[in-house]
Amino acid sequence: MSEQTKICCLGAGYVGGPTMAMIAHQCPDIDVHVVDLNPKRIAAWNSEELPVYEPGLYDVVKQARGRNLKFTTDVPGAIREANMCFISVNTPTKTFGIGAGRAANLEFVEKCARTIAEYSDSDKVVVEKSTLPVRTAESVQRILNSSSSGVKFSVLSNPEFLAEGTAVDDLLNPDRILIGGDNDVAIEKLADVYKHWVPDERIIRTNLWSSELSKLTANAFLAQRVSSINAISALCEATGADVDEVAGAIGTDSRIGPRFLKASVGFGGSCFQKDILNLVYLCEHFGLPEVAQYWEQVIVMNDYQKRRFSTRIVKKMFNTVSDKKIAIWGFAFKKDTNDTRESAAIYVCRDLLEERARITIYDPQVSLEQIRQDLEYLMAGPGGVLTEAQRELLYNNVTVTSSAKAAADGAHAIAVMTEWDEFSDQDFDSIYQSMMKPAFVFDGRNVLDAQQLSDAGFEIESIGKS
Ligand SMILES: NC(=O)C1=CN([C@@H]2O[C@H](COP(=O)(O)OP(=O)(O)OC[C@H]3O[C@@H](n4cnc5c(N)ncnc54)[C@H](O)[C@@H]3O)[C@@H](O)[C@H]2O)C=CC1
Ligand SMILES: O=C(O)[C@H]1O[C@H](OP(=O)(O)OP(=O)(O)OC[C@H]2O[C@@H](n3ccc(=O)[nH]c3=O)[C@H](O)[C@@H]2O)[C@H](O)[C@@H](O)[C@@H]1O
Repeated sequence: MSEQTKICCLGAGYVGGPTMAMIAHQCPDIDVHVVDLNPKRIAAWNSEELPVYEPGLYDVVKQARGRNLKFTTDVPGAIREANMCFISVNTPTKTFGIGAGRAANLEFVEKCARTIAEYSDSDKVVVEKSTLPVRTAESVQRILNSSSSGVKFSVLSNPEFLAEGTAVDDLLNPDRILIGGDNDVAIEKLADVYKHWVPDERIIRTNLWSSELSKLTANAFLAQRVSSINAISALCEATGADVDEVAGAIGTDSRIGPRFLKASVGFGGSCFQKDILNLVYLCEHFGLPEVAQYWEQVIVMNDYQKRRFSTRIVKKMFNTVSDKKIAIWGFAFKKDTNDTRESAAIYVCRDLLEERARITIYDPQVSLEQIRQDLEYLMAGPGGVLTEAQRELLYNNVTVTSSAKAAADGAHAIAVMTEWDEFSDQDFDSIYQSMMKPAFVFDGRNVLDAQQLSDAGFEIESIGKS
């Protein structure tokens, strides 16, 4: 009889936490230990206030935690007990040295491989869950093989495709599970875990490099759709076409499909930009500059869209927002998450602060500390140090409120940055009364009823509508 699978996952972040919670939830016979170097994160996973806000996640965690799901900082202990180790640590864009601003920083992944090698005293399947450049498995395998313990390691690639805000549904009902590897026994051992709830026909087996590259490619294609429709939104504004109507019309073509065609202030999130930059870097590395430039345009267009939005605010408000109060509705990079990484809101707030606006931010899930940290990081730039003037702007011109209405009170404009459901559900007559006139609304998500707002007296500007 084959040995019972016991899992250890290194990295208890947005992917490691929810993914392992779902495996433990669906596989009561498998022990799952999730470890992290950050004791605060582990403490939060063991509390009622999880570090990741995701609809439905708490119930999944609660049912498995204490049964077969454990969050711990005991890295050596969890590795020793396991026969399958997932690496689910962050792989941010490098900010220094060779490939700075493009290549993925693989420092944390390499450290995980070294830690697994150091503490393993029995054979293990090592699963890359993090998103990695193609051929990383080769380096991971070499590091593991350099251990003198005689332990055998089989490296698999098993990228994650969940989207934040819908992680529980995505994990419960994935379009596919992708497993790349060259050891069939190891591949089937991992497939058996997923087969507890995912039909076998949705489990795709490929070679290692196809699997690693498919993850980068999937994110590049998704981001490309958003940049494509955002490019068209600029043309719609110039011509009188309506981007939602255009998206609706082209989305009915079954070859194009309706999803991921929502024009917006620009995509955010920790991965789209990072993964495309990584793809661009790989193409350059392999001597394919035309391919690199092709994909880089997706990022160029996204930067343009964010900048275009803040410029439009300034232009429409009589070319100055200096000392004007602007309510920012939403700071997370999309609804139903507390994640702000690369959120378009950070860039737009930076631009408005540089124009000396006073901004009042409301987001139902993002804290004042997080907002300050994000703005400080972006405004300080590569040197990491704020000038005195920037510090003053951050501390005097940024306020965080506890409701959308409070943010709009006395404001000259509202800018919708995240599509939280509650924003379309406001008492706009009363909000209009409380604002300076003319009262502007810049809907960066096209979630508000433009006719209703216009009837209430607002000057409304939507994406891709003139
Ligand atoms: N956030 C998302 O929705 C998705 C992310 N991914 C990929 O998954 C990977 C992880 O992303 P996130 O979970 O968002 O990152 P994250 O930053 O939320 O979590 C990573 C965690 O790893 C921990 N860590 C770092 N080094 C460690 C070590 N040596 N031992 C133990 N723990 C360590 C960190 O303390 C952190 O808590 C990335 O490669 C990302 O591209 C893939 C699909 C979706
Ligand atoms: O590798 C990852 O991290 C993940 O990246 C994305 O997931 P995520 O970034 O969580 O969320 P998305 O729903 O993809 O949205 C990304 C950004 O694009 C924006 N977006 C998305 C769709 C759309 O039509 N328009 C649009 O502006 C969203 O508002 C958000 O800012 C992918 O959808 C996941 O499959 C992938 O696993």
